[in-house]
Amino acid sequence: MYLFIINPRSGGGTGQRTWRIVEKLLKQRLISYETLFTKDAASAERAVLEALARREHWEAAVVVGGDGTIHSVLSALHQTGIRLAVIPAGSGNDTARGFGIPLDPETALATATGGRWLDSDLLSGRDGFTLTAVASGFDAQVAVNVNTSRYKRFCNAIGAGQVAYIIGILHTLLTFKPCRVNVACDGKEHSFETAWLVSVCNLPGYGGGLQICPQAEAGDGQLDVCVVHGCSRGQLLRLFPTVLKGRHVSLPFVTMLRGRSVAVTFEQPRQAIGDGESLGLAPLAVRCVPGALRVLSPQGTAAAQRSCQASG
Ligand SMILES: Nc1ncnc2c1ncn2[C@@H]1O[C@H](COP(=O)(O)OP(=O)(O)OP(=O)(O)O)[C@@H](O)[C@H]1O
Repeated sequence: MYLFIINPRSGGGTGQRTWRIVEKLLKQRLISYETLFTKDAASAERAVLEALARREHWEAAVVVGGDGTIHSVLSALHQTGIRLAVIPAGSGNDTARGFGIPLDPETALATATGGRWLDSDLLSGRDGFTLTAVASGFDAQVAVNVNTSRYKRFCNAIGAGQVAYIIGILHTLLTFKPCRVNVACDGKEHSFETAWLVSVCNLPGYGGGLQICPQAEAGDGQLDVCVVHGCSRGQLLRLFPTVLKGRHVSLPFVTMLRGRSVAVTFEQPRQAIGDGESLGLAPLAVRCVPGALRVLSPQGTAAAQRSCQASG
């Protein structure tokens, strides 16, 4: 039995459309499932725990939604040990990209029911768990500005959601000022005078495919950190295209770190986001919880594949 957790609003309505496709496929293929339509992030954890408690064995909890919807159920899945599967229906879908889960609903469903998984680490902090990355500074401010803007609604209404982020980057560039930050990585202190952003990653990318920490691996028991500091506004703007392929890591104003626990303290109040959702203001203290969540993925390990074959 699969529990489908559906956020119809994700991706500006893609959740609802994707669910219609998936429901048809489930019926055609005689796959047993139950559904849970979640209303908001605040009530999702409890609703998922209640739904999971109704049955002893679940094959997986399958989220039809984006990164924010997945974020809202991480604690429930960690507590119960139920595997996470994803049918991508958000705007960014960085969780799906990071685990190699196809963006097309039919192939994603094949992955959800295919039985290959990998044990992923989670980031644990003051506000609970995050799966992809905790970002603070400039890019978190872009996300906050876009989400509270009038232009986002307008861009979504005309089907140009990505344009809202381009406007958001330009708008934030005009107003944001870099400041001093201290980054403690496994207790070792690093200080940067004029820092734009600090990203702590479990998966390589966020923001719809930006490879901010291209070396990050979900199950390596480590967090990868990217600090952008000491550059001009023009250099920051020119950095964005290089992040698409992860080529920014060799630039002189980019420092990459790695560790199991990371604390980030800015001199000025700075926004933070986890899986694209607001975490309020930094400071941040996050640690890696190794192997905390099973994720159904075509990248599943050989051990997981063998164990599936043995049980199937
Ligand atoms: N479990 C949930 N059920 C309903 N609404 C939720 C849930 N979790 C979060 N939300 C709200 O729905 C919004 C959109 O969901 P989600 O983040 O999944 O999609 P998206 O923002 O379109 O895509 P992505 O995060 O992949 O860019 C979130 O920003 C949040 O406000």
